Amino acid sequence: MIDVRHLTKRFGRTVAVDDLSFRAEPGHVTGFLGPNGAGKSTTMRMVLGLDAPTSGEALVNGRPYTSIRHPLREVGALLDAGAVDGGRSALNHLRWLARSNGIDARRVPEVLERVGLAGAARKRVRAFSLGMRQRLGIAAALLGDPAVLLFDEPVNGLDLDGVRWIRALMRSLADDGRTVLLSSHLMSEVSLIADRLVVIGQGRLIADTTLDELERRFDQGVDVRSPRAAELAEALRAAGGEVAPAGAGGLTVRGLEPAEIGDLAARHGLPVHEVARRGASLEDAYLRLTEGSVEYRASAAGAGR
Ligand SMILES: Nc1ncnc2c1ncn2[C@@H]1O[C@H](COP(=O)(O)OP(=O)(O)OP(=O)(O)O)[C@@H](O)[C@H]1O
Repeated sequence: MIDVRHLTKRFGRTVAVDDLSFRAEPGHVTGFLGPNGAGKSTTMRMVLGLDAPTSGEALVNGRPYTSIRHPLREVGALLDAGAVDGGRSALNHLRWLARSNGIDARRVPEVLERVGLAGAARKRVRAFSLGMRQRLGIAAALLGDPAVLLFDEPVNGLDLDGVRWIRALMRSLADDGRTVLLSSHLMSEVSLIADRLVVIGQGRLIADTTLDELERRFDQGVDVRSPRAAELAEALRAAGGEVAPAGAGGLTVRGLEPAEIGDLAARHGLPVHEVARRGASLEDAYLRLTEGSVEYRASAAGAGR
């Protein structure tokens, strides 16, 4: 469990994280979403004791990271995959990490196997591709078999195979009952893996929700077309739908699912030519949520105007 309580971080006049509270619970992948500069990395760094909060606290399993005796056994993190001494082999890097955290050295070959680096264990990290470095970073995160894992933009720079592999890994870690916090600035990425969402903008909490709930909140309704639209509208209203006319033969329906609408029309013997959910994607919902909290937004006022 990660418990962030009224967390605030100032860098001079910049408020990177602003009175932020949320929880990431075991058994879930919690997506931590926000535009560039929203404060995701700073929050994760505070959870990991790498930055000190200006005020508030970030707890891992009820304690601040800095008071955990063998942190790697409780929390694993992938922050910056580049931060490894390139002169070392993957094997030596992990052995050193294991030793300094009181972890059995037998875990090292196990995690190398799990991340697909067993064959490159003796290679110097300097010779690793970005994808291999990323895998090594994940091996380090898994080394202590921790119950809590943080991944900061883990798919950056990976090829499709690597991206799929990381997604499946995060899912399986959560399915094992672990707490997984995944940061990203892309809803498209997070929506594939996460079940819960924490959205921030300019350091502040914008939404703490589930994917389903977000979809419902930004529900744009269902487009329905029928040559007997007036009768259908009446039947839909009687079934609890909110119905608005939309051009000749068209209706926009809220509060009923497409399948319910189709079934209802069939029961009344009314022909239906179209039933389609309107395209409010999660991406649209995310854009609307974070409107006004982005540091830089491409401006329509281009050069020469
Ligand atoms: N060490 C620092 N010194 C000064 N300002 C900082 C520092 N670290 C972060 N910031 C500022 O704090 C704000 C939040 O940055 P942070 O890196 O946490 O955002 P982010 O959501 O992780 O964004 P990105 O996805 O671009 O990394 C930004 O305005 C950033 O410029």
